[in-house]
Formats: sequence, structure tokens, C-alpha cells
Amino acid sequence: MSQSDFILETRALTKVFGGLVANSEVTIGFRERQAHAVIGPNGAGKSTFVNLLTGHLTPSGGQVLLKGANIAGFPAHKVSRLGIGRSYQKTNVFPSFTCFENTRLAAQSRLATSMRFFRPACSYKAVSEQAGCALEAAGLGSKASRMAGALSYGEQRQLEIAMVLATAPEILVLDEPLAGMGKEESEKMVGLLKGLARDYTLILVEHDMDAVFAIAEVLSVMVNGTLLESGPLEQVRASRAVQDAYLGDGAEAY
Ligand SMILES: Nc1ncnc2c1ncn2[C@@H]1O[C@H](COP(=O)(O)OP(=O)(O)OP(=O)(O)O)[C@@H](O)[C@H]1O
Repeated sequence: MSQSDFILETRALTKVFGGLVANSEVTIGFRERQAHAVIGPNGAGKSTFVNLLTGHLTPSGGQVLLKGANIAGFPAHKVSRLGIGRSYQKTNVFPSFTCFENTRLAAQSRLATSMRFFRPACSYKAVSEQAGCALEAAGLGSKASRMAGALSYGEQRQLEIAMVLATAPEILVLDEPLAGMGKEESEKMVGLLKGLARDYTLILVEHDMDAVFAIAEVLSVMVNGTLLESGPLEQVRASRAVQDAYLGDGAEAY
């Protein structure tokens, strides 16, 4: 498969903070509707990498190609409109709004510009439908009228996912979606993400290796800001270099 078959790819993507090289010439390709996890020890540069993909950080060098067009340095709102959705932490959720209202606000943020020539009632309907679909897809269809603040922790994380889905992305970028979850909540989220991986290109940063192995088809391993290895799950799992650097005895410690 040639490079052009990637829906999203980075080429020599680099980010320097002062004297610290957080990402050094990282080249990774993401295929459409594939679940691709970016893993590595603390401080490896994973969050920096996804922030560069989503426009939350500006690269110091290199390219981010979305369907072949370089979007490196585009602001986050523009990247979102181009179809790369990013989940935020739950601080973005309004606790005194219902799940539906929160999700509708997210849908509105995406549709506001494109719908401005439509009558308000029409745009309201489209936005509401979008919000309803997103809640269903995130497993919260039955909780639409529940106040966000009354949800369990795991459900609030599902609501964050619903809010991203409401922006109609093609690519979902999820930074540690299982963080802080108990066993049961994690299992539910893994099931949800496996389902979403059928319809979306999923880019996942996650420390929970059981979840990563259950969801991802492709793994990229970062160490010290560089890409150590990228490839099919089993190939990367079996790699000696990856075992030594990350997945060996010490993996649990991360
Ligand atoms: N805004 C920033 N300013 C300065 N240094 C930063 C900034 N963001 C990240 N860094 C540094 O860049 C390096 C990579 O950090 P990053 O958060 O990308 O790693 P990570 O792999 O996501 O780690 P973790 O798994 O702990 O979240 C670290 O040394 C971190 O301290």
C-alpha cells in the first residue's frame, strides 16, 4: 500500500519545547477505519504527537498530511472542521446541562457556519438529529435527558465521546479514554471503542495494554520523542526492541 493510501500521515513531525525535543522526526501513517494505538512510556511524546495532529500545538518542523494536504500548524477549530475530532477532558462538559444539550452544543459548533443560510428551525432539526445519533453511538441514548453532572465517571467519559462524534469527524483522536476508570467501566469503554473502530479511523493513546491489544489493529511505539516501531499489532508485540523498551517486564509500571 502506498503512502497516499493513508487518510492521515505525519512526515518527520518535530516539536521542540525550549531545549527539549518532545517529538523528533516522527513519521506515521494512519489508514482509514483502522484502530491505531500510539503507546510508550511516560514522557515519550504521545500527547505532544496527538496535539500536533489536532492543531493544539504547532509543529517545529515536518508535515501533517490529511488526505495528502498539509494541515500542519492549522488551528484546532479548523482541524476539527476538516474531520479530525478530539476528545476533551470532562471539564468541557457542562454539568447542569443534560447529555442531549451538551451534545447538541458540540454538534452546533461544527454546523454553525455551514448551516447559517438555513432557516433556524431546519438547522435546529439537523443539529438535534446529529446530537441524538452521537448519543446513541456513544451508548448514552437512554440517558439523553439526564443531567451530565449526575452521570457516573465512566458515563461522563462516554459523553465526551458523544460530543466528539457530534462534530461529525472521520478521524477520532482519543487521548487516554480509559484514564481513571475501574474494571467494569473500562470493559464498557473498550466495547464502545471497538464498535466505533468499525466506522471511524481511531487514533488512540492509552496506557492500559489490555485495552490497547483488544482495540488496536496497528501499534506505533514512541520512546524519547522518537518512533521506535510501527506496524500490525502482533508484529510490534513480538518485536525485541519494543519488548526491551516498553512491553517487557516493566510495562505494568507505566
Ligand atoms: N507544553 C510543554 N512545555 C514544555 N515541555 C513539554 C510540554 N508538553 C510536554 N512537554 C514535555 O515533552 C515531553 C513529552 O511529553 P508528552 O506529554 O508528550 O509525553 P507522553 O508520552 O504523552 O507522556 P504521558 O504518558 O505521561 O502522558 C515530556 O518531557 C514533557 O515534559
